[in-house]
Amino acid sequence: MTENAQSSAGAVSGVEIVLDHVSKTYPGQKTPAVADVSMTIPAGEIVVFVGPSGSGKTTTMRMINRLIEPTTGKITIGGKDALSLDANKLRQSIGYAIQQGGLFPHMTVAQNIAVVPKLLKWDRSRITARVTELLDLVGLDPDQFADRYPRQLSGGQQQRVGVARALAADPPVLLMDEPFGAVDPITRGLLQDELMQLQAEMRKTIVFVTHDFGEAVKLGDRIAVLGEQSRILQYDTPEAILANPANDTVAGFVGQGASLQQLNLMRVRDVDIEDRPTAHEGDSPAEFAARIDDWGVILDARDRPIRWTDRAHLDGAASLKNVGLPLGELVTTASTLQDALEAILAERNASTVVTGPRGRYAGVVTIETLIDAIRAMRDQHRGDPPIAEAGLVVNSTVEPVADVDSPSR
Ligand SMILES: Nc1ncnc2c1ncn2[C@@H]1O[C@H](COP(=O)(O)OP(=O)(O)OP(=O)(O)O)[C@@H](O)[C@H]1O
Repeated sequence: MTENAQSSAGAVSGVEIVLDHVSKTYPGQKTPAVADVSMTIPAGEIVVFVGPSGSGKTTTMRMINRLIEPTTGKITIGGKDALSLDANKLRQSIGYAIQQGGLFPHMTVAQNIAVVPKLLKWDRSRITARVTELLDLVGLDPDQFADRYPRQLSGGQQQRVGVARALAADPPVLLMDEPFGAVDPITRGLLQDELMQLQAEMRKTIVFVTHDFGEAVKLGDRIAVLGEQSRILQYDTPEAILANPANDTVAGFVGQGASLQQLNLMRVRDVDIEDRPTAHEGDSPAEFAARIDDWGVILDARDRPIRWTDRAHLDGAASLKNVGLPLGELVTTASTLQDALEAILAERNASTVVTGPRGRYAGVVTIETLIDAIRAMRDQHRGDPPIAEAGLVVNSTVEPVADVDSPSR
């Protein structure tokens, strides 16, 4: 996460996780699936495990909540020895989200979210209030979604419910195993943005597994590139890994998109977000027109942007209810500059509207701002060795890692 993001962030609620010489050999296997992994996952950070299929990412992650018991080694969570705790209690204190949400099909959305609070014997009114709060937090209208069944939701909505369920009892640690692996790239980008947005407030410790290096760069405060048997090939910030891959195998993961990944490192909140006049649908069109130079944004009752409008649209309008035009693709303050650039290009506009927590209007980012940021980034990296010299180009000696970039298994 950038310095800027840190300064606008909430207090850390996560705790440190330490893996100390942890190994796992599955019954009947001769070689370990995970061999002697030691790493410290700092409190309040997102650490992404990335590596080829079968490298042991899931096994390593599941040993943290003891869905898989380590064969040897020690794990501490917030200073407590995880292996000496009651495994059920431990799991209730760790959020867990998986691909496609992993929802129980016979339970409603509300019942799915309430699973852990119920196990913890919260009273009914507290559970109902928490379910409503969480649905709101993950961008689903509680009135509309609480009583639906998972099959009545889109893939992206299921993933959101999966995240809400993982957050239900406000655990300090979240384990996320390819939680956005089964949705289309646009929804995936949105879900990633929302997770970043949530994390800026929550500052939990999140361990995130993915095959997708771009996703790792976008989400990770740190990335652990894992090789066979979960051997840690490199464990560092995305910036450091992009600039200096530890060896050819890591360079293979980073791939040829390395220079473009730089755009994935900067966030919309790191650049100048400009303001535009705003009004709610119940406000006076004439009064709004008087405040508009170029164009303005109409907000709904929850301050979420719904349409844009200029003075010509407002001329003679009786109300702001139906005037203006839809906004098209929006970005959030947590979106990357790459996302913002894509949104602007997709809409063929000179700017795109930015939303903050819970989809509230935050301002606009313009193409000029993006171009300035890209120039500054280029100037900053002018002294760096060319990409090829830095070893960022996949060369023929690198083992093929065919599925590393595929969005799902
Ligand atoms: N229950 C099991 N019994 C035996 N071997 C297993 C079991 N689960 C996983 N393995 C093996 O352990 C190794 C690591 O698997 P794991 O699922 O942790 O890898 P991964 O990196 O998460 O892979 P993917 O990205 O494909 O999910 C693989 O060789 C796998 O076949």
